Amino acid sequence: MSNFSSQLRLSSSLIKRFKHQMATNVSMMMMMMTERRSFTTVEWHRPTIIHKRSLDILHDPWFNKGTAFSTTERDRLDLRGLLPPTVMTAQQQIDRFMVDLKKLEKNARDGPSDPYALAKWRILNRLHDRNETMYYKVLIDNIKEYAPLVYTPTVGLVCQNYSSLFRRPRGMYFSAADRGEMMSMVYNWPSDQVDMIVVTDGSRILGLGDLGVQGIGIAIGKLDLYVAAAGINPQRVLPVMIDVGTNNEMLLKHPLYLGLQQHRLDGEEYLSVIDEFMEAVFTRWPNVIVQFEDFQSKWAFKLLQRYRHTYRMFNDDVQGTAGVAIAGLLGAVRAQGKPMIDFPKQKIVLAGAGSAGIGVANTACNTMARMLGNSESAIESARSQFWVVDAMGLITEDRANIDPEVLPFARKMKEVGYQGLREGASLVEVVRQVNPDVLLGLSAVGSLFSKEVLEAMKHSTSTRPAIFALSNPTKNAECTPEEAFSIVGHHIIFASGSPFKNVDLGNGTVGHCNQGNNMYLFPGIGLGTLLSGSPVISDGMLQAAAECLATYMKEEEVLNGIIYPSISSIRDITKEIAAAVVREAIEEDLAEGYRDMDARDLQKLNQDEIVAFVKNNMWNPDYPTVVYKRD
Ligand SMILES: NC(=O)C1=CN([C@@H]2O[C@H](COP(=O)(O)OP(=O)(O)OC[C@H]3O[C@@H](n4cnc5c(N)ncnc54)[C@H](O)[C@@H]3O)[C@@H](O)[C@H]2O)C=CC1
Ligand SMILES: CC(=O)C(=O)O
Ligand SMILES: [Mg+2]
Repeated sequence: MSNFSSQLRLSSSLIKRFKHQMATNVSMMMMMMTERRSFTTVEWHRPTIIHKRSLDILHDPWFNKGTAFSTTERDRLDLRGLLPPTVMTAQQQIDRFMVDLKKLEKNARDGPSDPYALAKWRILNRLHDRNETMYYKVLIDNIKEYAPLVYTPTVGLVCQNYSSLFRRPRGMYFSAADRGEMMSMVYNWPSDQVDMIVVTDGSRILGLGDLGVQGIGIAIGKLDLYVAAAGINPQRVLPVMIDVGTNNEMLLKHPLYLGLQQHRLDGEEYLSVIDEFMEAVFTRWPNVIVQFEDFQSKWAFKLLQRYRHTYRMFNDDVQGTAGVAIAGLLGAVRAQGKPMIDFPKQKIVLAGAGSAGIGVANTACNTMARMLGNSESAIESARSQFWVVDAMGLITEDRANIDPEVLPFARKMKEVGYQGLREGASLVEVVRQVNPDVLLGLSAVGSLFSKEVLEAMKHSTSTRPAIFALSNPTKNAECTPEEAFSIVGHHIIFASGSPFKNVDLGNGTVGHCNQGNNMYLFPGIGLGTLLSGSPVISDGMLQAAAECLATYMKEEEVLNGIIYPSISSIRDITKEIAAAVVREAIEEDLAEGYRDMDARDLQKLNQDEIVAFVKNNMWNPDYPTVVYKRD
């Protein structure tokens, strides 16, 4: 025993001596290294050992480097695709932060407008980063106040400033540099179930043009509405940015831009990136629904045709906007005290022949044609109710290089001559000659409905002319409600894409400003498709959604000029629209069921039971009970 304890003492003194020796050696080595360092520029850093990968690292403020993670680190740590593609230096990160901070400080002195909205957005965004349940509870309970922050108009400002606002990643980035990698990188997303993806390539964000990678803000904003309005579980939504470059010269030159600093891919190269993305997401999540958002018209129609018969997808700007516009146009007919079946008599001047404008023209024309019996002559007659004006004026058959989607709406030269018009006639000329019932703007040009144009609308043949200034965000609206009510008259029906306040017309009367925005449809289209289990989104399902919105408003509201519901009731209207979509999918024999509710169970549900089924499957922002369980 004593022998053992003396051995122990000996060994402990040996260990002490060894430790001392080691400490001396290490300090000598350190001194040598420090000296050596003063002669060389080599820095030695011990690596930080971490036991996490992927989003867990980005969400851990101790280890997160954000955009400064190098390409090799991104590969080693499963971060590829979880950050915008450009690797920034630490100094660039600080520069971005300072630009943003200084701008806020400067602008705050100039009055409460954009910077005030951005400051509020930031506060909400930080809450979104910290606690999703609370964030969505705040959003749902105050949707009227906060939708304009998370959605249009502030989301436009957020996208414009995204490279300086970016702090924590949200969603995924698939870039042209990821070609060949998408099928594996899609597994970097931590959730095994994704119900809704909103994807953009940033090429036409609202009416703000090409914002490149910064367009991810619109996908995030749309998905906020999916959660708030449709009750899609926030853990099952995925905003996606496909960065194929940008043609925005300002961003291409900007040192702090977070996206690929190259011109946009085009043609087959572009298509191959989008194809690869679609294959990757549908391989990992076969039941996901993909909403295409804010793709420039050039690709919006082509991609819709390419994918709509094989994937669960739709284009919100083409199809969602069309449904909302139809509901509004039918409301404008009802507001005149006429039955909806009178719709084919409406003369419509449409300013804007892009994805939104032509989407509306097609659907409105099909609705008219159906009401007229769907024959060849019905289609011809329906088309003749539209005058489409773009940046080059009235579109006629004489137009050179006309897009195939626009061609059906080109006015015949014979008619044009008879109406005192010509190829390229200006908007004001067209309104003066046509005296339309409806003037609809999807041009992205703020103040396009000038005093002259609105003066001309005074001669509309309608008892309640409709003026729809649907471009977003607020600054791009074709006119304000004040301008429309004061110039055209108090009897008009007015709608805008972004929210405006109602107008006080004096003597206790109010000029109602409706918000004509696809937000009233897309959440219900997505939810209805999800719950029906339909493998595609058919024209009939979209039509059912639009009809549901059109009939949601009561007669007395419509006669008072209120043609869209208040955003406060968006959860209720979304539930009804989703139920209409489910019903239509069942009728078209497309419904394959959802979870325990298989196709045959769905077939047995009556109207009320479908609504209850939808309601029961909407996520609510209530804290769940959390229980810890060891691996
Ligand atoms: N309220 C809503 O729910 C929605 C609104 N929008 C808005 O619609 C606008 C257009 O969107 P897209 O069609 O996708 O854009 P786009 O860029 O594809 O089309 C714009 C069209 O406006 C035309 N245009 C330009 N200047 C004009 C002028 N001076 N007079 C007449 N036409 C003119 C262009 O030639 C083009 O045909 C955007 O501001 C967008 O925010 C889009 C979707 C939904
Ligand atoms: C509302 C919308 O989708 C847009 O302005 O593009
Ligand atoms: Mg859009």
